[in-house]
Amino acid sequence: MPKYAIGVDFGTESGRAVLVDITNGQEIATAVYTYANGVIDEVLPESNLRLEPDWALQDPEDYIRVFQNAIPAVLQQSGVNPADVIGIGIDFTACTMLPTLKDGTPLCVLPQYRNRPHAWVKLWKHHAAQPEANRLNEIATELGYSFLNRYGGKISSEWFFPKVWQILNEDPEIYFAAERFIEAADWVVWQLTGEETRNSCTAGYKAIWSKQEGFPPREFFRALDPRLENIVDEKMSRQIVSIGQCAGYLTEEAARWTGLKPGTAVAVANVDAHVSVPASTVTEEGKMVMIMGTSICHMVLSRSEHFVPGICGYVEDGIIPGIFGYEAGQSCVGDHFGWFVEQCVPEHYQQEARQRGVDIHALLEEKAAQLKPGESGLLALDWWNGNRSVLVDVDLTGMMLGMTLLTKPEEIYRALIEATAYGTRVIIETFVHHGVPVNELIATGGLPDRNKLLMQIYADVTGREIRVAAAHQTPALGSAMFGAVAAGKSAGGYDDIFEAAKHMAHLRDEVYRPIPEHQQVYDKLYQEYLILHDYFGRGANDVMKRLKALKASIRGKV
Ligand SMILES: Nc1ncnc2c1ncn2[C@@H]1O[C@H](COP(=O)(O)OP(=O)(O)O)[C@@H](O)[C@H]1O
Ligand SMILES: O=C(CO)[C@H](O)[C@H](O)COP(=O)(O)O
Repeated sequence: MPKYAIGVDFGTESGRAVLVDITNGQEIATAVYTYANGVIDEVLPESNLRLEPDWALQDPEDYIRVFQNAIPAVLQQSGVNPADVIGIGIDFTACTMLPTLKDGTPLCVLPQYRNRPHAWVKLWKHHAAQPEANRLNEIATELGYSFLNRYGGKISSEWFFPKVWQILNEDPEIYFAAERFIEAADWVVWQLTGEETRNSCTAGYKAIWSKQEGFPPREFFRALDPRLENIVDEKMSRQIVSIGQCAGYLTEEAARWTGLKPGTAVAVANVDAHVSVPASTVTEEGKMVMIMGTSICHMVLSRSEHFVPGICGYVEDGIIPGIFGYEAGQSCVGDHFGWFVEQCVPEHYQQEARQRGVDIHALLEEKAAQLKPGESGLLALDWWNGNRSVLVDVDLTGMMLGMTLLTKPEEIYRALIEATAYGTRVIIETFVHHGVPVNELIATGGLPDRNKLLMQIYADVTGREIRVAAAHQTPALGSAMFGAVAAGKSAGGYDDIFEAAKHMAHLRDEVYRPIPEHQQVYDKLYQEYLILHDYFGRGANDVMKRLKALKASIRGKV
């Protein structure tokens, strides 16, 4: 009798359940539930209280509704007997976190805290804790804490402790009412199993935890604010469970929500980008998985520990148990092309796309593919949304050099693609230079399906072959794989993620190979890119920051 696992991928706007055949990883049924309250970034539901800029909240009840809607839907679509679903895994955006009582009740569902923004879930892209992140980095540097080295030199405002500290600073009553602070990833697993667990992936990448050193010492938290001294012992947990473990079993209540059997195994929580690595067949060092969409997450495994400046971080057991998982990223990739087609393409191009019944991206791709590398004379810096790796600077902005009166939209479109490819090459070379080998690239996410020219340019610019993961819902497949591992071999699943990846993860036949003539030109253009990258990005000329400051001051005066 075939056995199945369900992976649930909690994204920014929606949650997606995928039911997968354990023998081969085939996706049998998919269902999406769009969060009723979506991203809460303007007003709080019900009270209509206006939020400050840079806030991004969510409603935890939306996550439960994903279980209640998407899982029954995949069971119904597939006709699979719930008794044959042996495991569930989940992945989440991160750091997405919330304050709760000790039984897991979110503070925002309590009537007395319903109109208090800090009681709600803070989504990964809540950026209002930047002052706390800056202060945390200053204090850690002043006091010489070496953990900064694990995070490329800086802790981001998106992460756990800046967010907790913002709650304490701005609404201490919520801070003190919170008996637990927890990643939403771990919270949903808690709702399924009735047991609180904390996973090594979010603890490591987002909450400054390491397998060797644990959390930073109490003195560090006291130096931030004496009231934070015992945060870990009082409101978190030092018991961190490695990904790949079973978190517990489905409760009667969660079984009623989902239509699954009570007692179904539930995997320890995971993160969307990280869970995509084994789902793209990668469980060993030497291969980089690029999750390519709005942004790119660059994930690499290594058997040894290396400090790599400017990356997001590395964590032992963070992606695959027993191995160091490294993460870097570009915060704006598909977004560049989205911006360009929305803001800069002339009407006669739009008209041509409409007449031919093709998407405007496809039209620009077709025209840009006629150009030879270097032919446009253009070179861009891909910083339309700052630079995540390796400069870690949100105040950098975009630039296009070499335009003339003859410059065409497809030339700019191609130059933007090339710029993001140079950005990826900088990341790869930084890894290699610091001892983390990157011999092969595997792509997944929305872009490999959408733009072949882009994939070829990435192969040409990086000088590496690129393979593409077979799955269309790679994070959900990865979560289902961990679900199969949580169930274990005796229940029809797998003993470990290595076995699960062998059977359930696949690559397509499609391979993008560097074209030597293109490589030669791109090598020259990359050298030019590096000059601009360092000149504008490493302090020789801070004109981008001065312009940004001027803009802010002028806008402030209006
Ligand atoms: N044909 C295309 N070529 C390049 N970029 C595209 C194309 N179509 C859409 N995009 C961009 O891809 C991004 C969406 O990628 P996707 O992987 O679906 O999303 P996400 O990263 O949010 O999961 C958007 O930023 C969009 O502008
Ligand atoms: O920080 C991250 C992983 O560490 C992700 O960028 C975040 O989880 C959101 O990703 P996406 O928009 O692709 O779902």
